[in-house]
Amino acid sequence: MKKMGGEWCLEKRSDSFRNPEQETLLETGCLSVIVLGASGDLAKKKTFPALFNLYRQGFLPSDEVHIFGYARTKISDDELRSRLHGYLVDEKSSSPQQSEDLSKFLQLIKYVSGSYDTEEGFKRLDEEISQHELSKNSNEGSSRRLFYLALPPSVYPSVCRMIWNCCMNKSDLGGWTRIVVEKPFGKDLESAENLSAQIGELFDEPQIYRIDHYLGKELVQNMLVLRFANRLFVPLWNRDNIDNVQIVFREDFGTEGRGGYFDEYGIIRDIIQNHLLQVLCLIAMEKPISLKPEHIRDEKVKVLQSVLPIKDDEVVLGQYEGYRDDPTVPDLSNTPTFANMILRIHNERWEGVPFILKAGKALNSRKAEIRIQFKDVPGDIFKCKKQGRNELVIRLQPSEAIYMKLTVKQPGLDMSTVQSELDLSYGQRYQGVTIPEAYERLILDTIRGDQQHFVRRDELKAAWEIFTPLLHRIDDGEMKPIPYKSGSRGPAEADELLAKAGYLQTHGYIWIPPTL
Ligand SMILES: NC(=O)C1=CN([C@@H]2O[C@H](COP(=O)(O)OP(=O)(O)OC[C@H]3O[C@@H](n4cnc5c(N)ncnc54)[C@H](OP(=O)(O)O)[C@@H]3O)[C@@H](O)[C@H]2O)C=CC1
Ligand SMILES: O=C1O[C@H](COP(=O)(O)O)[C@@H](O)[C@H](O)[C@H]1O
Repeated sequence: MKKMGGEWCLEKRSDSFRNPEQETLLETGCLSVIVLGASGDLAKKKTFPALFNLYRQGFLPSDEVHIFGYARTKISDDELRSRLHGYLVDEKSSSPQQSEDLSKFLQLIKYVSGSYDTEEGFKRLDEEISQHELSKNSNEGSSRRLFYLALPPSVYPSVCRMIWNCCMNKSDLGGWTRIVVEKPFGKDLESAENLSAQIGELFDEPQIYRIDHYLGKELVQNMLVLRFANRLFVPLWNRDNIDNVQIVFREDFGTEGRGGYFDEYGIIRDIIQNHLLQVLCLIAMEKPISLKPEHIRDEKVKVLQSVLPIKDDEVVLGQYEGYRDDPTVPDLSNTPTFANMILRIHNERWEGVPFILKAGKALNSRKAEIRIQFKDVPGDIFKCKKQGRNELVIRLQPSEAIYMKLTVKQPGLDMSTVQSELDLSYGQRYQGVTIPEAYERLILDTIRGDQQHFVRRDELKAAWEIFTPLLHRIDDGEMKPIPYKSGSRGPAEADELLAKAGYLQTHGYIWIPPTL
């Protein structure tokens, strides 16, 4: 950042620190992005909007790119385009430039209808893609085919088989075929391993992108930089200085409209086993030997393999009152919509430090954050007036921020202490900088062939190993969720667990994000 004419601007100090190998892999040639499940919720809310944003920024040039929607629903190209329209721009406030971009973008989209388990539809899809590749003179270059499976995981095996049978890239001048698969990837260790084995028979690991959109969030991507590019944190980041770590996800709405899906999975499979665990890895991992995706993912696997079995008395489950009113949720559902648990990492750096993972739906706020609470100062001379511990808070959303709670002298004539903070609030510090959507970043990574922010097969296996015993106990009804009021903080037992884990709340302190 530097100041130019009174404005703070981003100064490009050096080249991107993205995986160095990628710089040599910038590819051109025809690119086909195929969204399977194009009629669905994820496709309209996330996948197509992310593609549109990439298009607007010039990452999907219209002379190279074509986008295909595929699903069973029988609709025309224009019907798909008009279904997507309202999700791509805010019709009330869109500028003439945005409207023009939108109509050009929509013209890049074609729709093919077909089933997920017979070749007929996929052969037609292949013909459409090939026609487009020919029209773009792809035979002069290499053609690239990216299949995004915005589909329920139950159809992944048959869809992968159909892609492999009918739709692989045929260019003999290079190019590639890649598939992006969404979570939940399996329901437990066994089902995930089965799914991995089925897909693994057809595609090699470098072709498979297991997406976890939390890995695309700005402040999650910042974790490695924060930890390994700041001398300040290097010596402090361990059991000698850190008392406890919290990773929290809260939503202030329930499972509206997704009750049927959610009830099969529950909050642990929906949020904790993937999103929060990925964040935990980035906080706890050792420094990788380089930024190459495999070096980073090797370190994440080591953390996961060091997590001890979760103890039942270190888990609190909850279910919000009213959850079962959804007609798609069984009357006697035992599915947790809230969970708080302690994970313990058995290694030299983290022995004895509780990692408290909390996620809940229908709570009193929408927030995702990391709280790293430091130990008390030894030999503290301010005991009688002590205000609180140092805490590093990384607010993933909303209002991205990093702030460090510090004890300082209360300004004034009195000699007393008060809890304050060093605050890096992005909205204030990076005015005018647009933070990209997670999906936007991750789709671009798949096109660039950068797997750093995607989950590797052994990582996934290690993640399921941690949670499967607990999940089976819940599925068997051996552990019951405690009812909590919608709009509350969740069950009171969760706060008791937090206190038991050693988290000390600073009473009277509230962080107020700075206003512009
Ligand atoms: N929605 C979201 O916010 C998020 C979703 N995900 C994941 O993304 C994937 C897609 O999610 P989402 O779009 O919500 O799902 P949808 O239920 O909307 O399904 C997507 C499409 O798949 C087809 N489909 C639905 N059910 C079946 C079925 N039983 N068998 C075959 N095809 C089916 C339908 O298309 P048609 O009938 O036209 O073929 C549907 O339009 C899932 O794995 C989900 O877990 C992950 C994060 C967030
Ligand atoms: O993966 C999922 O994430 C969303 C929350 O995503 P966010 O980016 O808005 O934090 C959650 O609502 C959904 O249940 C889950 O499947």
